[in-house]
Amino acid sequence: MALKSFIEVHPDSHFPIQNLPYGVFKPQPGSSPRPGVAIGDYVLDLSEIASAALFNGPLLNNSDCFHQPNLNKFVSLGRPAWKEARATLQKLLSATEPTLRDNATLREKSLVPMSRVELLLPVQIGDYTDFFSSLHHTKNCGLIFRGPQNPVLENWYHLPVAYHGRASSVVISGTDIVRPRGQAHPTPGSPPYFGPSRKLDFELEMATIVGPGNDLGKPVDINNAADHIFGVVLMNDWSARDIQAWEYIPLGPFLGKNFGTTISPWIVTLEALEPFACEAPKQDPPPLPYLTEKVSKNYDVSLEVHIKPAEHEKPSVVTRSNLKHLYWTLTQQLAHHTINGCNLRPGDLLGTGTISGPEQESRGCLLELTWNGQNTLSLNGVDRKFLEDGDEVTFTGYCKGDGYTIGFGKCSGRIIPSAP
Ligand SMILES: O=C(O)/C=C/C(=O)CC(=O)CC(=O)O
Ligand SMILES: [Ca+2]
Ligand SMILES: [Mg+2]
Repeated sequence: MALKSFIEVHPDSHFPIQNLPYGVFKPQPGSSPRPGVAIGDYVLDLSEIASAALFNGPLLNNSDCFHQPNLNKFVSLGRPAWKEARATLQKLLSATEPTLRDNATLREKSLVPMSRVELLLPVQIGDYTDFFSSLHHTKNCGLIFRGPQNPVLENWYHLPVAYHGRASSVVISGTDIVRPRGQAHPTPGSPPYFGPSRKLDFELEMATIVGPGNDLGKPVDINNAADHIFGVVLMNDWSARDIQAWEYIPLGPFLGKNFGTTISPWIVTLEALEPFACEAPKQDPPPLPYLTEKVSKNYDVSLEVHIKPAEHEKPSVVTRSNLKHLYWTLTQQLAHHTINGCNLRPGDLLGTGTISGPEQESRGCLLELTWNGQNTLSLNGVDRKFLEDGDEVTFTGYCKGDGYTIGFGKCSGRIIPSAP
């Protein structure tokens, strides 16, 4: 029989006992941030569970990792500690275990309705990198930005291409995004202009949260890379296409991308995703030995993007994709990032790159969906080429299990007008 919690969880809820994603929250506006896990419509306060001495396994019984304002310390402990925490929490929340179920005082202290809490960034992000790992997205961007001659450059099939993003502007879901201003150069031969971006876009991505890091000069072996991945979140790499197209040669994305990046609040662990592992796409040509894994896997995570214009009550779906379309795997991305000796640190954020699927309806950004504004998308009667002020963009992601759903919650942000 499937594992069940004493807490009522709707079958469509993203947060059954099989999930238990980690986040950081404030139970009340004045209280200090602390780690929690999502269970149904509640957040379980891990600082209270630790104070009650219920993390009683050998690795966590004396740890202060749940008395921290972020999850960096916990994620740095590595897989044995994560497994111990998950076993403790699944037992504590199960329908047959009386410890928490029958202790009204502890329940009152430790279970907070999710509707009441403020969710914060789950980790302090030291560094943020963004990959470029969907072949469909790469082909489409190549056609749009560089033309039909050679849309996918030769290096792409041999290494997971990436750029260093900016950690300071990574924000939690629900944070408004100010339309960036910058230079653009729409007409070749005439001078550039300066102003609010006219081609503001979202990018549908997920991102790895790094667990234990590696020492400077000591690369992570591809076959151990999964031990450095704590879990995964949804990520929106907001992109100003007009600024990007003018500035990016030859050093890559800069001000067209670093004005804001939104992540979802709940980190879904690789343990919870394991039942949804699937074979990664076949790589041809085969990668070099340092990128060749014994088992090459992706995860079957359904993804959706919704846009709600200010004047609409309800959002419209604009794309449906899936993490399983990614060409380079999360573990290949991580191993490649360290192969030159670069050190990753706990809490680092590694974006997957835009996750476009093979169909037109599974394209992961407006640049592709409207072909750089040549076509128009109809959102229930309202036309869009790029994002307008007041638009709210929401990503969701989930895996459908037998009688339960492992979900990522929401990653959303609303565009507000740029400064005058
Ligand atoms: O092809 C380009 O020049 C640029 C592509 C992107 O903007 C994509 C990027 O940020 C990486 C990704 O999300 O896949
Ligand atoms: Ca991106
Ligand atoms: Mg960005």
